[in-house]
Amino acid sequence: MSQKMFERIALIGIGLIGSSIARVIRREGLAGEVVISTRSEATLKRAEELNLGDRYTTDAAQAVEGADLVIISVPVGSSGAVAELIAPALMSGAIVTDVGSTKASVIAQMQPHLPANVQFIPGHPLAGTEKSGPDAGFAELFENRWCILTPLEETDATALETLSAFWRACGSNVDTMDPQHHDMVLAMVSHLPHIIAYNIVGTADDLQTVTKSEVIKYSASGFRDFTRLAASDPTMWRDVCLHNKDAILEMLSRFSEDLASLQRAIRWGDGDKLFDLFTRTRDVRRSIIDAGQEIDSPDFGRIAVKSEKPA
Ligand SMILES: NC(=O)C1=CN([C@@H]2O[C@H](COP(=O)(O)OP(=O)(O)OC[C@H]3O[C@@H](n4cnc5c(N)ncnc54)[C@H](O)[C@@H]3O)[C@@H](O)[C@H]2O)C=CC1
Ligand SMILES: O=C(O)C(=O)Cc1ccc(O)cc1
Repeated sequence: MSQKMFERIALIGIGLIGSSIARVIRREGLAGEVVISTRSEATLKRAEELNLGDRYTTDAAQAVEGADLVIISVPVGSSGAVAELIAPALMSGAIVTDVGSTKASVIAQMQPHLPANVQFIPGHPLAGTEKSGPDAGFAELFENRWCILTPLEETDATALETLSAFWRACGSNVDTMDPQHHDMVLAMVSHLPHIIAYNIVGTADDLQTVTKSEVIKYSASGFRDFTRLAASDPTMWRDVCLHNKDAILEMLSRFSEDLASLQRAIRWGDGDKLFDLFTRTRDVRRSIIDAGQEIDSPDFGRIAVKSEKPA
C-alpha cells in the first residue's frame, strides 16, 4: 500500500469547512486514519452518519492524541478555547493548523497555549458558501481556489511544505502571506461584501416592515445576490467582525467615503463621474474573467466564467 501523506489527521469542528476537508481526505486517501471531534453530540452523530471519519469523540484532547496533522475548523472566536483544550495532548512534531477567516486574532488566541514542540501554521482556504454544518460540505470545495498560509517566524520550512502539499492535494493553489496583510486584504474582498450584504438586506427588511410594502417579494436578481451572502452563518460572521475589527473599520471608512462621493455625483447629476466609475468597475470583472478565475453564481452554483468573456 502506498505511503499516506499523514498517519492520523484530527479534525476539530466538522461544519462546512471541516466536513469538506474530511471528504477530500477520504477521496484522495491523504490519511491512514481520520479522527473527528466537535463540541455538540448531535453534530458528531451526523458526521458519523455521513461516514466522514474513522473515529468520533466530543473530547478534542482525545482526538488529537497521536495525530500528525490537526486541523481546527471552528468559528474564529473559539480558536483560543480549542487550543487550550488540545495543547496538553498534542504529539511532538505535529502540524497544527486552522482555517479561520481572520489570522492575526487566531494567532494571538492560539499561540500562547501551544507547546514549542509542535508546528503551528495558520491557514485560510478562500473557498466557502453561505451554508454551514456537516451536510453542507463537499469534496470539490477547494478545487482551483487559493489557500493562504500565514507561517510564523519560527515555522519550519519542511512543515510548511508538508502542509502546502496537503492543500495542493485538496485541489488548492497555496500562497503564503503575513497575517496582518491577510486581514487587510480579506477585509476588503470578503468581510466588507458580507457586511454590505447584511446591511442592505436588513435595510430592505426594515423598510418592508415599516411601509408594509413588498420590497422583498419583488426583489430583482441584484438584491437576491446580496441575500445569498446575508444568509451566511451568524456565529461565524459575528466572530469575523469582532476579530478583524481594525481592518474592517478601515475598509468601511474608505467605503463610506466613496459612497458619499457617489451619492454627491447622483445628487448633482454628474453623469460623467458615474459613467467613469461604472466603466472602471466593469473592467475589474472583465480582468477577473480574463485571469480565468471561477466566479460564484448564486443561481447556478459555481461556474467557470472564461466563456463569459465578451467577443
Ligand atoms: N463558511 C465559509 O464559507 C468559510 C469559513 N471559513 C472559516 O472556517 C471556520 C469554520 O466555518 P464553517 O465550517 O463554515 O462553520 P460551521 O458553522 O459550518 O461549522 C463550525 C463547526 O465548529 C464546531 N464548533 C463550534 N465551536 C466549537 C468549539 N468551541 N469546540 C469544538 N467545535 C466547535 C461546530 O459544532 C461545527 O462543527 C470559521 O473559522 C470560518 O471563519 C473559512 C473559509 C470559508
Ligand atoms: O460564500 C461566499 O461567497 C464566500 O465568500 C465564502 C467565504 C466566506 C468566508 C471566507 O473566509 C472565505 C470564503
